[in-house]
Amino acid sequence: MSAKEYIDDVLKFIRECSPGQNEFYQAATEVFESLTPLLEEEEKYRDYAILERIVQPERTIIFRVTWIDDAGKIQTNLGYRVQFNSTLGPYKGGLRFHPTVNLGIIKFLGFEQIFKNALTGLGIGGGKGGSNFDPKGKSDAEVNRFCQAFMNELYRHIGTTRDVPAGDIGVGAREIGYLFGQYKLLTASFEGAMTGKGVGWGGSFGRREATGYGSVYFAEHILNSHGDELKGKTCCVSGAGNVAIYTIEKLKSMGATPVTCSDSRGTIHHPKGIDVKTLKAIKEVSRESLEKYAQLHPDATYIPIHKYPEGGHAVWSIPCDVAFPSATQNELTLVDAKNLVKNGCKLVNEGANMPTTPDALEYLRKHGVLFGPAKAANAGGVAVSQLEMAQNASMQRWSFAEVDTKLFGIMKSIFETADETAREFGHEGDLLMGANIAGFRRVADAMIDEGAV
Ligand SMILES: NC(=O)C1=CN([C@@H]2O[C@H](COP(=O)(O)OP(=O)(O)OC[C@H]3O[C@@H](n4cnc5c(N)ncnc54)[C@H](OP(=O)(O)O)[C@@H]3O)[C@@H](O)[C@H]2O)C=CC1
Ligand SMILES: O=C(O)CCC(=O)C(=O)O
Repeated sequence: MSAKEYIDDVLKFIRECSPGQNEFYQAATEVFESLTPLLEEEEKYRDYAILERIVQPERTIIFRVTWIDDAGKIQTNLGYRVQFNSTLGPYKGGLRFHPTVNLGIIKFLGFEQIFKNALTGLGIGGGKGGSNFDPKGKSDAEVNRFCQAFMNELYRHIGTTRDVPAGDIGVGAREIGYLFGQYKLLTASFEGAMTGKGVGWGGSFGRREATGYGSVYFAEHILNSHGDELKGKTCCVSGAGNVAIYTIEKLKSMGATPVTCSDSRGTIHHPKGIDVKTLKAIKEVSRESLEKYAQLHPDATYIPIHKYPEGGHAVWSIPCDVAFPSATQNELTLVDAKNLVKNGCKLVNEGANMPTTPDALEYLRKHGVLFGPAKAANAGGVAVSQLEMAQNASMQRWSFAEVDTKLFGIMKSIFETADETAREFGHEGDLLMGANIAGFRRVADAMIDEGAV
């Protein structure tokens, strides 16, 4: 059986046994197809049934979360934790609270996390969790009660050497605080079983900034390898949450001009550069719509979602040198890729998980646009989460500068690993293939060492 036949067989099996899990299938297809050159060279991964095993989570926990809203009404949501792969260390990955969360979404995120975590070179396995709970529009008290109810089940499945959740969409500093508080109460112990904690109570300096800063460092490494740099570049960033805000902040400090941000209702275009202070005040503090930004900055334009180009996103119709999709999956479509190419975009660097659709990716590739794949470009967040675990375990506290220097080094090493691996397999410059093969190879070789489990 050829490598391609082996891959097709396993993909067919995934389609059959995970119906309706489109995002999971998309993620698995992208990873497996790029493994073709490795599987052609190495029979052992077939002999040890690595693909068949790696697509199945080691454990999937689905639970009911019942809580009471401010009106005294009982509400029910679904909670998930997919403990995908613990070959390299305790399961590690965020929790997403968003109404679109379902098993397929959590499985796609958990699957990506396995290879992302492997690429960091650190000892962390892959997992992901979340709920279809929507924190938007809820009072702090409601979010608190929901988080407590969620943790009432989750606490028995996590722990410092077992599974260490963190944040993702809809789970920021507030939610981590409420979740950790309940974990502490239920276990009667103060331990680093979650990351992204506040810096005053066990969190690491730099974790809040890590995904955005890391994404910018990764983009800089790509450009440097082509004799270029971010300084002086016009950048478009989508999203207005944790990843987007700290991408914008770091871009500005490196001399680039980030001219956009977006939320689920609209896009801001500010040609002189997004004002980070205003953005943080609107999104991190008062949790309002970006429309407010344009009220405070009359030289910025607000484009509401109903005015977006057909089948596309307003952010990607604005001319830029570098694009940083940093909101959610499949947010950059073929229409957007065409707009980016038309406007001379040189690099798309993925801050979000799987933000580029397969046809958009194909189009960018055909037109010579450089590409920073998510599992490499946004690995800075989970990497600093592991640094938080290390500090907790050793009861140490590192300075912001120390963590940031480590983050910069980790992003450089991820870039070099992906770049060298792509070259090793004759696909120079294909960082997607390089990242997928390098991440997979580390996990797969360890799976062989650990036997048939
Ligand atoms: N946080 C982290 O450390 C890491 C996050 N990621 C990935 O980065 C991405 C962003 O996460 P994060 O910044 O943490 O999440 P946040 O919840 O902090 O922010 C998400 C932002 O994206 C916007 N958004 C979400 N869904 C959509 C949509 N369908 N259309 C348009 N805008 C949307 C939200 O808008 P609104 O404000 O209206 O809700 C919000 O501004 C996700 O893909 C996540 O998986 C990857 C690695 C680590
Ligand atoms: O910091 C973490 O553990 C999780 C980060 C995350 O969810 C991600 O990398 O997508």
